[in-house]
Amino acid sequence: MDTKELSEPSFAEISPTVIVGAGLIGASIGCALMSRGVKVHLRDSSTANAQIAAARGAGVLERPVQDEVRLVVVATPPQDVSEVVRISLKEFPNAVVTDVASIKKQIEKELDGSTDQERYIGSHPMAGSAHTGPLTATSDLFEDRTWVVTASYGNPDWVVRRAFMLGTAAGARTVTRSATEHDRAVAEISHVPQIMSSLTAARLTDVPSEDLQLAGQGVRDVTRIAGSDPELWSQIIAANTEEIRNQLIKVQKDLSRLIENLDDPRIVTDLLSRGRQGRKALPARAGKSPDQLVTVTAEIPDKPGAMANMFRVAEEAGVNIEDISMEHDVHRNFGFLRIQVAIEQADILRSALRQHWEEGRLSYD
Ligand SMILES: NC(=O)c1ccc[n+]([C@@H]2O[C@H](COP(=O)([O-])OP(=O)(O)OC[C@H]3O[C@@H](n4cnc5c(N)ncnc54)[C@H](O)[C@@H]3O)[C@@H](O)[C@H]2O)c1
Ligand SMILES: O=C(O)C(=O)C[C@]1(C(=O)O)C=C[C@@H](O)C=C1
Repeated sequence: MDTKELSEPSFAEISPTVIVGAGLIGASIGCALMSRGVKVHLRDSSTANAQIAAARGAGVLERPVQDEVRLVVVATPPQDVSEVVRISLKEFPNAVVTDVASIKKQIEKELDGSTDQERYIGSHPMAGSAHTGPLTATSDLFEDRTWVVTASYGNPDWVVRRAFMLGTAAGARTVTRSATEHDRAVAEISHVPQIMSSLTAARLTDVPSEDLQLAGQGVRDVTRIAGSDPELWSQIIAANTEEIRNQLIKVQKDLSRLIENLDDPRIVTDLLSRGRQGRKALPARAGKSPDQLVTVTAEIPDKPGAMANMFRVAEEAGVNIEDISMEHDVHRNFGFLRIQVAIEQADILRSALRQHWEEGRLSYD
């Protein structure tokens, strides 16, 4: 994809941008910025990932002119972030340097005292998936999602403005939090849910395969994010242990009460009711609530390029994929790709797939 004309003059202030780490998040940010006319230069310690990201329209591989770079986005795993930020502050003297890591306090601490630290500002887009790498990167990953900016070190206004502009150019709703507020909140709404999903899925490793055959959608919904990268998540958890432990102790209390009172329907109902209340308390994703989405399920043969073909059919039909998940058929070399799209786009996707998807069966919600 070529860089388009800058659709909003203000985005010129973050063009060119350098993205270091062209995996799922870095490449998705690249695609979003490029689609809004921001010139993006990609870097990755994996040449293959950088090339795939560039081929998906996330940016170019040429080196930028150092002094011209206005923004650097560090999208590496958390463990590498502070070192890459430090190198970037030095290499690009006129740039704001931000990162997108899922934790903020530890990175602030690691960077404390660094030269030019006032040009560093933390970010965290609250969108992602259980997949890693640039293959499933999309320009609309952050559309209508929340983007947290954690201003620190007395960041001057121009630094804060560029960080906000990045979130806006990615299509997100940008908010500010201190690193402490951020890390507490993500322990509650992201890190503990990930651990609970992994705990549930981990139990399944002991379940006999004839019992697994009976699994319906419930267990699949609860364990979707258990498919996430253990290495990435162990780094996230290691950097937020205090907040996560506080939350897990509360879970432990609920669990102990439940185990001790499993024969008392009042206690069981109380927990289930609180669960329902908590679920209802979640704000719907801005713009789209789950009941405005439709799921199309397609059989995908286990062969190179099959998934890419499916995405191409959707892209050529102009359909925005809101979410995807993959299940494998344990008996055949097939997977089931569940694609969520907005209700108003469902018919367009159905008819495009009917015409162009010959590799497997389709079913609809
Ligand atoms: N996955 C999510 O749902 C999600 C959501 C929001 C934020 N994040 C954060 O985004 C960051 C990236 O996560 P991801 O899911 O895109 O992971 P990813 O594995 O898809 O991408 C990371 C990329 O960084 C590259 N890399 C690693 N070390 C590097 C280095 N030192 N220099 C240059 N490149 C390097 C890897 O080769 C890879 O391409 C993490 O800090 C994570 O906490 C993830
Ligand atoms: O949607 C998903 O798959 C995610 O897990 C995304 C999610 C989250 O919402 O918890 C995961 C980690 C990130 O730091 C931000 C977003």
